[in-house]
Amino acid sequence: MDVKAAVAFEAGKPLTIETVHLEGPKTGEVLVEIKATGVCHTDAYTLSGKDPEGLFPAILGHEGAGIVVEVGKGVTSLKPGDHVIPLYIPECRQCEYCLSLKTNLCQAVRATQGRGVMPDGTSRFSLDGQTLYHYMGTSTFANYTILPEISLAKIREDAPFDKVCYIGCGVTTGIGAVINTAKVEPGAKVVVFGLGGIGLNVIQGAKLVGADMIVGVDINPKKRALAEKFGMTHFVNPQEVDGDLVPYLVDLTKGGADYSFECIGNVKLMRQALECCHKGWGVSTIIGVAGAGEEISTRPFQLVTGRVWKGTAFGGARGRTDVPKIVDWYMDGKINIDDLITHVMPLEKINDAFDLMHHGDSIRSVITF
Ligand SMILES: NC(=O)C1=CN([C@@H]2O[C@H](COP(=O)(O)OP(=O)(O)OC[C@H]3O[C@@H](n4cnc5c(N)ncnc54)[C@H](O)[C@@H]3O)[C@@H](O)[C@H]2O)C=CC1
Ligand SMILES: N[C@@H](CCC(=O)N[C@@H](CSC=O)C(=O)NCC(=O)O)C(=O)O
Ligand SMILES: [Zn+2]
Ligand SMILES: [Zn+2]
Repeated sequence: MDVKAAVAFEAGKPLTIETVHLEGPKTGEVLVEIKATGVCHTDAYTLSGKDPEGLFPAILGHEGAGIVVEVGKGVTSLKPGDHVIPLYIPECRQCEYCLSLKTNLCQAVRATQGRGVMPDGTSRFSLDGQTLYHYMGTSTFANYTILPEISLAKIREDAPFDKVCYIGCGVTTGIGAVINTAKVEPGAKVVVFGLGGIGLNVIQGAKLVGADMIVGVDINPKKRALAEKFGMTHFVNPQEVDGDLVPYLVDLTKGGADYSFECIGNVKLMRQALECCHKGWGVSTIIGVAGAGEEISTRPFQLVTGRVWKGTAFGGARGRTDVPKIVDWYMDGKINIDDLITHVMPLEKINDAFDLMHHGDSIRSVITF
């Protein structure tokens, strides 16, 4: 079938709207009509050329929501008409990783997903006979896409696509990092580096679990008001701090953060996030994705003296199990998504979403089809 897609032909170039060919679902696959998709910084990261797994030409996008149109042979858990959220980390419930119950990093399709193809090693997308790669197993910058059955979370039908698509990455990553990965407890002092689409959800999660002090660190003062609305108690602009940021944060938190989160993807800030943690117990969680070849460093003494460095992908969430619950939280008014969606636009305007992000003028832009 013909579908409308924003194609990334080359790193560093704007996306182009094209009519591309999409083959039907094969065994174990599902055809989904995408109704809405968020634009996450990770899409910009891959488009920039900094992603070692970045492939071109590709159809990016990984924060979608839509409706099942057709299922391939052997698909049993979904049927046409089901409402779904695509998962860039699937949940097969059978692999060693799923069965370990120690991680959400299901590996059932990870190898082929990283090579931009479906589990059988081929792509469903093409343009004039040229293969277009899938991205993160989701490719939600198209009005129809194909996914493995295990990469879809079935959600309730009354949930609005243009809001819950954000649960496909940013909401779940931020709130999940707090609850599943760091396991922040009531009364904690939390420092959040980066008040964008992920960091504000970390703040939302920290408030939800009852943190006492939530410090937000960002160089963009425009992020302050919304962060305060979501529960930030103190704002720090590193450009206005006299001297080093780390001792400043340690003083502010009276000894260091119980928990810190890096939500930017900057290895220097990852170090600061670790080092502003409390001696003996502070836990720093890396969420931001750093470019190819970049490395983190600190004095080992930081770890010897009890600080812990962690990382999280998709907030540690097991998608098929946890995503429907987070949709319920939204529908029950327990979490706020609406205020974080600052821009809504059609696919034709998708490059504006990247511009808004790069200029620090949006939290989340959502594309509706
Ligand atoms: N681990 C995971 O599963 C996930 C990771 N990510 C990653 O999380 C990061 C954040 O993503 P978004 O929130 O969507 O990005 P965003 O662009 O919305 O937010 C980034 C924020 O960092 C701030 N910032 C930039 N440089 C700074 C500096 N030097 N000091 C202080 N603040 C600074 C910006 O002003 C902005 O508010 C990205 O690296 C993204 O790839 C995103 C989703 C899932
Ligand atoms: N491809 C990159 C790594 C990108 C990355 O870390 N992705 C996160 C999700 S970011 C979402 O917005 C993730 O889930 N990682 C786990 C995984 O298995 O990819 C690289 O190679 O550095
Ligand atoms: Zn994302
Ligand atoms: Zn698995």
